[in-house]
Amino acid sequence: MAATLKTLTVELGERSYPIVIGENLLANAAAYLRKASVPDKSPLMIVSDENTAPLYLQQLETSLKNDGYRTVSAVVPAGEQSKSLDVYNDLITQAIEAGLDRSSTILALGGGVVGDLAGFVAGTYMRGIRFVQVPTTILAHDSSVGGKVAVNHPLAKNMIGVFHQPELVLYDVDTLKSLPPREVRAGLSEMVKHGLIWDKEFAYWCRDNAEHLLALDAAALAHGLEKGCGIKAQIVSRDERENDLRAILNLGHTLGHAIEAVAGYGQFLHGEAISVGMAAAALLGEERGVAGLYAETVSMLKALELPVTLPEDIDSEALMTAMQRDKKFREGKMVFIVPLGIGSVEIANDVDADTVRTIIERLKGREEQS
Ligand SMILES: NC(=O)c1ccc[n+]([C@@H]2O[C@H](COP(=O)([O-])OP(=O)(O)OC[C@H]3O[C@@H](n4cnc5c(N)ncnc54)[C@H](O)[C@@H]3O)[C@@H](O)[C@H]2O)c1
Ligand SMILES: O=C(O)C(=O)C[C@@H](O)[C@H](O)[C@H](O)COP(=O)(O)O
Ligand SMILES: [Zn+2]
Repeated sequence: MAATLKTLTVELGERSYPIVIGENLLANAAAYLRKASVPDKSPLMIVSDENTAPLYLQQLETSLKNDGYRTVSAVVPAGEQSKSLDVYNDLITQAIEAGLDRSSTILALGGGVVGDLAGFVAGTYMRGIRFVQVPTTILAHDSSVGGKVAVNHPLAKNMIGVFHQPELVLYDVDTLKSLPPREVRAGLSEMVKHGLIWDKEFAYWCRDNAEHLLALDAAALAHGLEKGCGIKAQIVSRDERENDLRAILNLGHTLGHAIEAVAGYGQFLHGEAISVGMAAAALLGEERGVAGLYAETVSMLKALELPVTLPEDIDSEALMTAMQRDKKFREGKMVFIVPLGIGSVEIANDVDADTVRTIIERLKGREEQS
């Protein structure tokens, strides 16, 4: 039997959808798809990657086939490099060859890479078909919610994409048990981010429960994922297309995305790059008058065993150029999400380039800042 721990809702009027978090959900996936009115007359395409497919694809396929769904499966190479136009094109080819039509649904079984990629296929194939997120990483508590789907350009992260909301997020927490430790840590980066931008108590809870989270303690994980998904859902419900408020979910991302692109996709995991970006944002907050912010933020990131420094040899000017390609960059100004304290942030477009350069140098090869 499936054990639903929690069902949350992303409130978007007639496009509202549930986030079901629980145990043993993959084996019962068909029932949740039926509840979400996913049609069964046209083929469904399950997209997964070379790590998730051997672990979980068969379970999902079996549940769907036993309930009368016809499925085809596409498996992409694991890792950030699959968020590319080449892999996107391969998936579109497979969708055409498999006869997917406008009543078809794409299921993204995997982490944020598969979710963003398969979601972008779903959002553009025949100008948009249904999709369902089946996240299998901790990080994907963030990526599976909110409908931002995209692939990368070699010069800038997530540069080619659309907003396309899923019909359902089916989050089987049993899958998280097979995550490598580095991926666990990277996922916790986005979890503590949700606390840092919105909920002081949750940010401190992440720090104080770091040991349990890192050990994949079931109760700690369930709480962290529910809180993280809940915060994300609230923000997306208020500002689906990032006209304003949603930009706060980008804490650490102006620099973080630049790090990913400049270092080469996959060198830094997304969560790792965002952790360094959040350390940078804390330094910015201190520059703007919030005493003690950096030490407090770094204590949280370090408790979760996340990186807070830049490699000394990363090209600072390449980072500056990459930050000017950020999607928040407007009218000649970089935009940073800057903490006002733990649990609250502002969207700032008045940070001058020299301040950013100084912060980059401070983060290079430094373990601690005073
Ligand atoms: N759309 C959004 O709102 C949003 C939000 C945050 C991040 N993202 C994107 O998400 C991506 C990062 O996602 P991610 O960290 O999940 O990376 P990922 O999808 O690459 O997964 C991490 C690694 O873990 C493996 N894996 C996945 N599930 C597993 C499991 N249960 N057991 C064992 N191995 C497993 C994968 O094969 C991969 O090697 C980035 O591209 C980032 O830009 C998007
Ligand atoms: O959902 C959002 O909005 C976010 O910013 C969440 C981020 O964690 C995520 O990495 C997102 O993909 C970044 O979006 P982008 O618009 O900066 O590419
Ligand atoms: Zn992110």
